[in-house]
Parts: sequence; C-alpha cells; structure tokens
Amino acid sequence: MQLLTLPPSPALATSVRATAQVFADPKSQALLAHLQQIAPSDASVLIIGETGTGKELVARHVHNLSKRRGGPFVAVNCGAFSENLVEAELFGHEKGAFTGALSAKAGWFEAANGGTLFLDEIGDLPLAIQVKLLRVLQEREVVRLGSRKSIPIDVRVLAATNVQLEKAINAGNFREDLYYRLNVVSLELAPLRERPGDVLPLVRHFIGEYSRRLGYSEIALDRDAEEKLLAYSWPGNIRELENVIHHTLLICRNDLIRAADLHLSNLRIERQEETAPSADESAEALLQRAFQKLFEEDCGALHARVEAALLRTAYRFCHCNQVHTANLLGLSRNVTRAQLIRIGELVVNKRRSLLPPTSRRRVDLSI
Ligand SMILES: Nc1ncnc2c1ncn2[C@@H]1O[C@H](COP(=O)(O)OP(=O)(O)OP(=O)(O)O)[C@@H](O)[C@H]1O
Repeated sequence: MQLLTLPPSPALATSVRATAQVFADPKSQALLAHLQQIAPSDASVLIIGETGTGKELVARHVHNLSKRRGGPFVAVNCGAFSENLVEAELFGHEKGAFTGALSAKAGWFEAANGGTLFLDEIGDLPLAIQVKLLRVLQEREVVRLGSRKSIPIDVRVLAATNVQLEKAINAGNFREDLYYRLNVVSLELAPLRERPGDVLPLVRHFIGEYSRRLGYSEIALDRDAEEKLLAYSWPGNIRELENVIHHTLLICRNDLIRAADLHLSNLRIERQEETAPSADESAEALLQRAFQKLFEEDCGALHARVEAALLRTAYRFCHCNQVHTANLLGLSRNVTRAQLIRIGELVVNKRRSLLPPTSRRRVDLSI
C-alpha cells in the first residue's frame, strides 16, 4: 500500500480537502506510476472515470508534481454554469460587456495563469464554447468578453469526464478536434469495485481523518464490518465510501464499528421501501427521514446549510430540549449536542454549562 502525504501548493491552501491519498490496489499503483511519469510535462491530460473515483484529487496530484506547483490550481465544473455564464467565467469580461457586468473580471484562464486549470465535466461544455476553448488552447491567449485585447496565458489544462466522450462525438455533442487537443495523455480511473485492494485502506484513512476532525479517539472495525464493506459494489465510488464512514462515525459512538453500524445504499433502498411516504406520515417521520438522507449524501456547502437549518428547526420545534431533538432526528444525544454547538444553537457560558442563545427567538429556515 502507498499512502502519500502531499504538502498543498500555496495557491491550494484554502481549497484542498484531502492531502493524504491512498493508492493501495495494484491498479491504483499502476495509475500512480503513470501519473508520476506524465506530471512533469506540460501536456494536456484527460482524466476519465465514474463519479467519485477521484478525478479532481488526481488532477491536483498532477499539478502538485509538476513544475507549476508553485502556481495556482483552479478547478471548475463546466456543467454548473449556463452557456452565457460559462463563457464569461472562462474568458473573463470587461465592464459593461453584458447586462450585469458592473465591473471588469478576469476569467478562469487568467486566474490559472502560471498554473493549472482543471475543467471538470468537460462533456457538459456547450458546443459554441468548445470552439472558443479550442482557439484559446491553440493560440495560448484569451480575449475577454467586450474587449479586443488578447491576453497571453501560460496554463496547463487538465480536463475530466465521467461520460465516454467518443459517444458524445458520434452524437455531435462534442468536437473531435477539441477531444484530441485535450486528450494528449489520458488517465483512466477504475471504479472502486474494480480495485478492491483500495477499500479497507481508504476506510482506515477516512476513519482516521474524520475521527481527528470530530475529536474521537482510536476507532477500529470488526471483521464482519470489513467483509460487508468489501462485498459492497460502491456505485458512488470513493465519495460514497467517505460519506458512509463520516455518517457511521457521527451515528455510532463506540470504539468498534460493527457490520450493523454501516448503512450502505442497498440497505437504504430496503428501508425506503419499508417506509415509503404515506399520506398520513407524521411531520416527525418526514423530518427524520430527510435528516438521515442528508447525512448519507454529499452536496457540499448546500448540504451543510440544509443540515444546519434542519437541526435548528428540530431544536426549536422541541423547545430547545436536546433529548427530544436527538430522539426526533434519530441521533445520539452526544452527537446532537456536538452538532448544535457547531451551528451556534448552543453556547458554552462562563461556568461551562450549555445554553441556547437567548437573543435568537426567530426560527431561521434560510438555507
Ligand atoms: N486515492 C484517494 N485517496 C484518498 N481520498 C480520495 C482518493 N480519491 C478520491 N478521494 C476522495 O474522494 C472524494 C471524491 O473525490 P473527487 O472529488 O476527486 O472525485 P471525482 O471523480 O472528481 O468526482 P466527480 O466526478 O463527482 O467530480 C474526495 O473527498 C477525495 O478527497
């Protein structure tokens, strides 16, 4: 097994999540060897893999191993923007270039100058923008929207996709010339189910990571739990595994994780079928299910805000009674208290006893 600990480059300091990476399975070790070979060059790389297989983490790794590691690493999700917005974001714009352009703004290419631009979900880029991207890659200069001035750029582009771009090319949704420009080197990430040697090292890695963050002492797995994790197919890959471990540590407060503590998605499906919403399902049951589901999914910042709003609502609904809130949400009292402190619903006073803040009376449902 190989566990690498990488210092993030200065430009990454605020955005890097995991600096330790697990490459234990022979397939992952081969990928790592390939990655180390191609990282120093300036070649464009196309990273291919199902969702959650670690494409962004690999892109950051390539950047950190390249001569550009002292420069910025800018990661963007091409699928998250409308056609107009993605153009302005990629290439930048001048003041007044379009309604709402109140000031001039550099685009992602300029922001990544001297470093690496990671374009995730490249298959979602609209065709009109693909043409412009190709031109920038060929000419190594950008022209902001609303300007005629060319700005030279020195950027290495890494792109990622979880769909087969060849199919998109055949369907007329992706330009072949852009595909060849991006795919000078390709790195294919196998789904987690095809690299079983990574599963337990990743589990231990995330147990360590989340235990540290939650302030827990050492936590072990029993043999049945290990077998259950190894037998599972991980459709959401490493991200799903990470969420399962995070969820398990939040719910289970023992030093030993047993098979029954692990809620994998096939169990969730059974549970959802058993408890499919009925017309007369109580508000409490609905709230509890929504809350459990949130713990099982990762939607980044939105997740954290919805989770906080739900906690706050449940706590106020239970008249600031921690035990009732814990029962309502199906959590232990310790976890509930820790989460309430985290979102500022409970404060520690001078005598170190916990109190709800008195100044806030209104239920804040904003997410
Ligand atoms: N080899 C690894 N070692 C440790 N953690 C990893 C590894 N690969 C991925 N992860 C973690 O798994 C999570 C998902 O990884 P990442 O975001 O890179 O996947 P992705 O393939 O880019 O996902 P998507 O297709 O949804 O954009 C992240 O939290 C990442 O830190």
